[in-house]
Amino acid sequence: VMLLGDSGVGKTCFLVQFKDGAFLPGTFIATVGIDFRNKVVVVDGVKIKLQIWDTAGQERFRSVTHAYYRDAQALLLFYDITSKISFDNIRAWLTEIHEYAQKDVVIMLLGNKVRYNNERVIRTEDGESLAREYGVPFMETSAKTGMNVELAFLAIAKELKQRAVQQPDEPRFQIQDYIESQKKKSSCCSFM
Ligand SMILES: Nc1nc2c(ncn2[C@@H]2O[C@H](COP(=O)(O)OP(=O)(O)OP(=O)(O)O)[C@@H](O)[C@H]2O)c(=O)[nH]1
Repeated sequence: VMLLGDSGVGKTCFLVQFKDGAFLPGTFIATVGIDFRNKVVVVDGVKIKLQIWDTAGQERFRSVTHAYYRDAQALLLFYDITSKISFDNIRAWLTEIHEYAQKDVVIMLLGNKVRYNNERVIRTEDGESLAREYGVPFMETSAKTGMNVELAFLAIAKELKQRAVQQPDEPRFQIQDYIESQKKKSSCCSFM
């Protein structure tokens, strides 16, 4: 799984939150090149090892990260809901993805930094409509609070597992439906 998106959208924090359950506020240290972490998740009783590649968003590292696209089975593409430019750049990221990644790669669009509501400049509907336009699943997340962080990786793991065991006559797994059902579950139980 590769994490992509502009510098500063929160990719490294998202991975640290998933791996260690922590958010370390403070100075922003941009990723140099590329880095990876492994984490095992359990989907329907099956263990799946995710190898997650955290890329540098800065333009000067693009040639390094392009080399890794081809081997990726899934891409988490991030923008920051407080940054219009990071949202506008999503189209350019998708063009790069179509150029360098495998055709059947799983792509998920994520709008990160949700709790920054005062500073929000990209509405949820804008993210949803861009995702619909490109036919990719979408959700908003927070690497700070952990909102939807695990769900993003679980949905990816479930999609990859389903693809591996899919029978031709079976209905296809719908990743966006899964996301919506899991979001409902967590909101219904969060105050219990
Ligand atoms: N409030 C808030 N801040 C966040 C969140 N995620 C990341 N940040 C902050 O955003 C800044 C950038 O986060 P990083 O995770 O380093 O960004 P990145 O996308 O990995 O950046 P590059 O490595 O340059 O590509 C840091 O100062 C984080 O503290 C979030 O969900 N909420």
